[in-house]
Amino acid sequence: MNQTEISSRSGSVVGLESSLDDGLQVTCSDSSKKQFKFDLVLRPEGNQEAVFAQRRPIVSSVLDGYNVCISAYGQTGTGKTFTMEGTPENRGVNFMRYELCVNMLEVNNNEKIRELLVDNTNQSTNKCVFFCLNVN
Ligand SMILES: Nc1ncnc2c1ncn2[C@@H]1O[C@H](COP(=O)(O)OP(=O)(O)OP(=O)(O)O)[C@@H](O)[C@H]1O
Repeated sequence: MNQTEISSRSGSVVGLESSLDDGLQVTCSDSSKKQFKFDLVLRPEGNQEAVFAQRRPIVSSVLDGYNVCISAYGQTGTGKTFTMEGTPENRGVNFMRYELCVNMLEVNNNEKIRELLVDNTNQSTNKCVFFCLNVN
């Protein structure tokens, strides 16, 4: 709940079973309760890392050549932007994806090594180029 809801002493209509991570219970206006099942329900105390940990396998499948789309859906003010973007101090899913680091190294006939993506001022001949890809 946000500060306004807390200070006006609003009650939560959503309940989580303490031992399960795939369901929640909603209390209706007539006090009846409805159960809903999902693939996964993250708990309110879960942080940005917990959200990303759940999405990590899908993000990893990009490296296997699959197209991936993560969408955030929900009522206004429920935290879609916070979850995906986060804040500078508390980054969201978009900032926790993999980082690809590419180096291209040239070894010329004087056995000098040059980083091609950094320095491209001097062209040389008889060169061997290495392409390194690091995935973190
Ligand atoms: N998990 C969270 N922890 C702390 N603050 C949060 C969290 N989720 C959302 N908030 C805060 O709640 C407010 C609304 O969140 P946010 O802007 O992400 O909602 P939204 O779903 O993107 O809204 P809209 O659909 O109107 O764009 C923001 O001030 C945000 O910082």
